[in-house]
Amino acid sequence: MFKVLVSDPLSEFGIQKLLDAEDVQVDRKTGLSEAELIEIIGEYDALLVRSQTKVTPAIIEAGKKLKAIGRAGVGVDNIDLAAATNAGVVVINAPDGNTISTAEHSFAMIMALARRIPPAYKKLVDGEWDRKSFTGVELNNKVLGVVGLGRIGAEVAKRGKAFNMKIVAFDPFLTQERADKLGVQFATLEEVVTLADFITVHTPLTKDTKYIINTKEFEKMKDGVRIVNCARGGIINEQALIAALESGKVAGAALDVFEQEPPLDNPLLKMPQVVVTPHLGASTIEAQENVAIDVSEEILHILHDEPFKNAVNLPSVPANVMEKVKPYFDLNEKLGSLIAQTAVGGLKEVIVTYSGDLTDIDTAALTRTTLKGILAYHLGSAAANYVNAPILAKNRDIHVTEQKSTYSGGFSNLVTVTLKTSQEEKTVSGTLLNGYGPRIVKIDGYSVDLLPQGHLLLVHHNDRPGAIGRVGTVLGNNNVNIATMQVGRRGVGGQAIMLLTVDKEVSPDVLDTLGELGEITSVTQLEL
Ligand SMILES: NC(=O)c1ccc[n+]([C@@H]2O[C@H](COP(=O)([O-])OP(=O)(O)OC[C@H]3O[C@@H](n4cnc5c(N)ncnc54)[C@H](O)[C@@H]3O)[C@@H](O)[C@H]2O)c1
Ligand SMILES: O=C(O)CC[C@@H](O)C(=O)O
Repeated sequence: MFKVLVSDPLSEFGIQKLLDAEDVQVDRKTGLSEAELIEIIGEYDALLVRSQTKVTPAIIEAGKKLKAIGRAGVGVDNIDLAAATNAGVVVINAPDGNTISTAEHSFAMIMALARRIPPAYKKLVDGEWDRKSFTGVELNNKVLGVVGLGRIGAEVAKRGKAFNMKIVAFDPFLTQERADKLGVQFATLEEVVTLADFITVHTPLTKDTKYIINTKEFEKMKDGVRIVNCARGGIINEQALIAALESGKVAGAALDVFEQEPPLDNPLLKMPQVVVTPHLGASTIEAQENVAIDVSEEILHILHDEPFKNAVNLPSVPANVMEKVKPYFDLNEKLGSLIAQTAVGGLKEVIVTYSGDLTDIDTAALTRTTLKGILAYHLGSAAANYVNAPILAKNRDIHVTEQKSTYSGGFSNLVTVTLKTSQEEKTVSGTLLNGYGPRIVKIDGYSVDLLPQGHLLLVHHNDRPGAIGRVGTVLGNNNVNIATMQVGRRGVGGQAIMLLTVDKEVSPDVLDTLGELGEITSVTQLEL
């Protein structure tokens, strides 16, 4: 039974799939302190949050069983991604579900700002009929500057166009083609800030976007410009904004997000030309259902070891690439595990070579899986996984190289893994046989045809009469049944290997006995 903790209020309808899953127990405990979370997180396989729970390194460290953290929303700034990645915990978000709601909220803010609705409302409900103080401005023919033309920015731009606004947008990843498609002017940040009557920001908060709107940018703006932030506090420098509002350079600002949330003692809350909402962009019934559905489905996929998308701390693999590489995951992991089990010494370098059908495909996901196979053998599968394998390797100075080769040994595809350790260099190769699954085809230069599963014995010996029989006799005498056996040799009388598939694990005593037999040079038990 998997246990999932939901630590922020999420839509009940949205998490229904999790509640209905027979192998999942869902506990909803909201408003917990960090200490309370640390105390209980150890029993959970997954944690589901919105934005209130701050998922700190200490919580992640205490989450010994934690496989996934799901964020019902876009921004993952409340989750310590580095700590999650180091701990091998997948972080997923729900990037699409609240786009429309947040775009609509941003537009509501633009309109509230243009027509000064909040202060006019306040005065009227306080008993004053004041029609002079709240003259607004039209949106018609005005320039809307959009900083960050991603999902939400693009939807805001569309709404601006419906109001006959001219849209100028800055986004370093924007292409002229996409700008043309959206009917927006492809601009620099400088152009956006100098041309716009309204500026709305829709970027994530990163080291590049922190304070991207600052005193220097305010100075370049038109007098009477209006500013909107429904993305993240800190994209606009609040101190600079306050100064620009006080000087009259900025006529008004609409803020859904703040550098400090909740924004206690923030002078912006007291300024009549500022419209504020308490981080409500995604707070609609629809958005909350969407994000909770998306994140619940993903958590179920992760718990059930099924493919999932929207991982924030994993490189994304495009669907067409995933379709091609997916059948090889098992082969690559088994090759990694096999080579780790045969090699002696400290790990120094891993080289994964792809050929045949794999030459023209992006195989990075497969190399990561190979690394997982190697490291999980050494560190345990709880410590090393697909998420943290590259960082674990980097932290241990294990150099990883991926290469393509035209040599495929007659196979339609071939994966060769070379592992260099402080003591030796080992190489194994495998292929995916169409319709038959993965096969190991070469170990230490010996050609083999091995189904990589179950208990195996790899015996190195000298090619002398009786060596094979003696091994069979020892195993038989110890009630170990041999299911398959292959032999390979370098030349008559030279070095040779036996590869035996056995029906059960062989005890250390029996392994020692085998190792002491004449002509046997090494015996390695493998489990795949
Ligand atoms: N207020 C809310 O409740 C709420 C709800 C949802 C999302 N958000 C926030 O809105 C923001 C946008 O979300 P989204 O779903 O549109 O994300 P997105 O990833 O689709 O779009 C972000 C865009 O910002 C661009 N960008 C990145 N760095 C930039 C830079 N230096 N300058 C200009 N553009 C840059 C990216 O290229 C991308 O196109 C995020 O910060 C998200 O956390 C807030
Ligand atoms: O959970 C929320 O309401 C905030 C969501 C929003 O900030 C996001 O980044 O998705």
